[in-house]
Amino acid sequence: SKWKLPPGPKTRPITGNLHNLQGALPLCLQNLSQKYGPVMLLRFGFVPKVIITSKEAAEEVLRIQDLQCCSRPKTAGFRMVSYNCKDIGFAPYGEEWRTIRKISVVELFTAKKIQSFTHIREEENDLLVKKLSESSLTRPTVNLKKTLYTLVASIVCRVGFGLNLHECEFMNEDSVTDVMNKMDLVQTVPLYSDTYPGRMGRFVDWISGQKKRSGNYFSDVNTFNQNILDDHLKPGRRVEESSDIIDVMIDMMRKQDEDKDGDSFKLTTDHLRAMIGGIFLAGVSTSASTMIWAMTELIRNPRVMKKVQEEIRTTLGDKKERVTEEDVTKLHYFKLIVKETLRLHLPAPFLLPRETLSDIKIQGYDIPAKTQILINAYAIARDPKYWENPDEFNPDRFLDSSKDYKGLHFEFIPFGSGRRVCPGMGTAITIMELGLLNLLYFFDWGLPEKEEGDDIITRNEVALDLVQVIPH
Ligand code: HEM
Repeated sequence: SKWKLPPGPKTRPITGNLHNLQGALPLCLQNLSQKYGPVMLLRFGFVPKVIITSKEAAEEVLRIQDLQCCSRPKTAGFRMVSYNCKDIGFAPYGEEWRTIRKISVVELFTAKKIQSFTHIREEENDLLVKKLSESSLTRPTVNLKKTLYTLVASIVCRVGFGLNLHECEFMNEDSVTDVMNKMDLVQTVPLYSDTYPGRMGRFVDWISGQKKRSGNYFSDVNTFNQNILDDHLKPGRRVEESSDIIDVMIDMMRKQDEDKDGDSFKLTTDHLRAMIGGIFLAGVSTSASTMIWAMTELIRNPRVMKKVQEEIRTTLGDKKERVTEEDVTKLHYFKLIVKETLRLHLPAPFLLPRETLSDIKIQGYDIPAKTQILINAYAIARDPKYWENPDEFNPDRFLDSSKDYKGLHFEFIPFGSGRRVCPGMGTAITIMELGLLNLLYFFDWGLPEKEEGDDIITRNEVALDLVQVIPH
């Protein structure tokens, strides 16, 4: 054929390359790319996907071919949580995406807005320190995973929806982790229709009960989104003093109803539900899991833990009753901990999936329209071509380096790049830095029972459920 398609492993009838995919997907695709190259074509069942595993090819997709790629989910789970592509992450390019992205940036993510939420982040952290100090008097271990999910969820809910989790009627600290898990499950339940689109796949999903299962998870997520929306729609709600992004969208929706121009894009209640779910989904587990990984790596690497705690306690002195965001600005090595954690443990290892709108060329290969593109940012951030001892947790590598995560160094793109770059980057960094600073300033950390030869990384989830906390 006249097409020069990217190389890839041999396919089998019907299953395509599914037999090549074993173990964790980012790692497995990284291994395959060593044989087939940085632009690789695989078939997941009937669905062809191009996998990108070099910084040059990633730059080409994200910067040069950006206009030709839109971000639309092929999976039923993504479609469900985004109310059929009504959220910022999955809305197709055009007026709809531009409108909701602009609202979110203006209402949540400008530097001025981030600054105006400082008191919320500091108050929630003070509460965290108080609770940990109290609990450490009676119980030396803490469920750090739950603690950090609660911290981030409390901040995101207050900033995003004006909702105080500690006083809320329909939500509390326990149920928030449950909603988070359900959001993850909706997207990860394997559905046959994702690899075998069409009637046959949908029939197998129905007969196997998978469709019902993912629907049940989504029903809980939808209840959460709806409760927050109802709270904002209550008659008599006073928004003059403290309106949030949902109030602003409701206001826009009401005004557009009066607008007679029938052609322009209109916000619907699904956009509101999708915005609520989207902010929660994009904001909470990403930041919380990065903090959990940072603590995991620090506990695994006592040299780094000692170095960073020394910097913090020497710079800030050891008599402080509370630490603030102002204190974060005085630290240098501490910030590299977050950077190195984001390099090694990207919460979104493939960024958001892209789909080509027209036939394009990447690194000289032809990619047909409507092909899904996955950028394996995880593999790129561990490629020995760009990083020395890439699998080692070593924040010192950034000491004399200008590389950062803002989307200009394509070997390090945990927040993506280009026009779909994560708008919550500034918010996420402030949440994670202040949270970690509090944990490291006020407490010393270790594993409760260390079994010989036990590698904490292999039991990350379990290890950080129970971490020993000793007030400093
Ligand atoms: C460690 C924390 C975080 C990481 C690593 C992260 C990473 C990402 C990535 C990789 C994308 C897709 C970018 C692309 O495909 O080019 C994204 C999109 C997004 N993120 Fe984040 N994120 C984090 C925290 C947050 C927070 C705290 C919020 C909001 C409170 C947020 C809101 C969003 C939204 C709304 C999008 C969709 C943007 C669009 O498609 O236009 N993120 N994030």
